Amino acid sequence: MNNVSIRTLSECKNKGEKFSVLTAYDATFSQLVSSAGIEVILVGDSLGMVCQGKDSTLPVTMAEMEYHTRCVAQGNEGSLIMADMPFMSYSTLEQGQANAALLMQAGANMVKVEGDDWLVPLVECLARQGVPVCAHLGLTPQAVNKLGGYRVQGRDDAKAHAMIEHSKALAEAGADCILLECVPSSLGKAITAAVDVPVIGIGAGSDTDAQVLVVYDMLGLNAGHIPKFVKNFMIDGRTPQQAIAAYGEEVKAGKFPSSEHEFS
Ligand SMILES: Nc1nc(=O)c2c([nH]1)NC[C@@H]1CN(c3ccc(C(=O)N[C@@H](CCC(=O)O)C(=O)O)cc3)CN21
Ligand SMILES: CC(C)C(=O)C(=O)O
Ligand SMILES: [Mg+2]
Repeated sequence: MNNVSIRTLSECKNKGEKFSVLTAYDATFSQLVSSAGIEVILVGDSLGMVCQGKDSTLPVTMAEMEYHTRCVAQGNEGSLIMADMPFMSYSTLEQGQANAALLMQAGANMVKVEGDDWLVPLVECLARQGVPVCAHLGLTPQAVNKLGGYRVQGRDDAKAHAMIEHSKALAEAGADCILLECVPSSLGKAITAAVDVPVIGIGAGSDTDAQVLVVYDMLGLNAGHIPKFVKNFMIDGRTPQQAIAAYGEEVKAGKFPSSEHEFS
């Protein structure tokens, strides 16, 4: 696959072609995911839960994110690497700039930050300095203690309206994409229509421009609680390579997610 850039992603949106995203935390999975033609690899802070066995993403440190980003960069065969900025690593503009620099130097092509319109100054600052940014809204796992659990967000009209306005403000500030986690499908659709930048969804319905899943979840390796938005692609005797390719194809064809993976 040719090297995927943020231009590739916005061209996908403009042409109405869906793209796919999967997490990877090491070189082996990075090679597997990128060689299957998955456009974006997310080095997610979910690694705190799936690699470290913690019960939230909060314990993950910058040093750990840098290490896993280096591992993923080593195995990558042309996907765009997005790396999560961990909990409280972007509390101030200065801290956010310094830590984004460390992830970009470790091999990321884009950083992802969780929040709403409070992120606008950081997004502007990073955009000016050539750092692509994804803004993650809806269920933001770093705020799980404030949210009171991993719950669907934006169900009431006021919250839904605010999320649309925050998404527009972030895109105008220079965010290169938006990620929506666990929101009603109608809100996923409205935000995708309201912004010019690509919208990646997880539990946000089938109308977003792209989909993301934790790679272990879609390979059926999650032995714990399985969120509603997860689909196991390790069926029909597929190899992991074939399961990942099938995920990419189902996203492209608009077959995944279907109504059983959506929230209303
Ligand atoms: N393995 C794994 N997969 C993930 O998708 C994931 C992680 N870990 N760790 C970080 C966050 C946490 N995530 C989660 C975890 C649980 C739910 C969940 O159980 N949601 C309920 C919604 C309940 C409701 O409000 O209706 C569900 O039934 O899916 C959602 C997102 C997503 N991320
Ligand atoms: C679940 C996705 C969106 C994420 O942020 C992660 O894997 O950390
Ligand atoms: Mg994350």
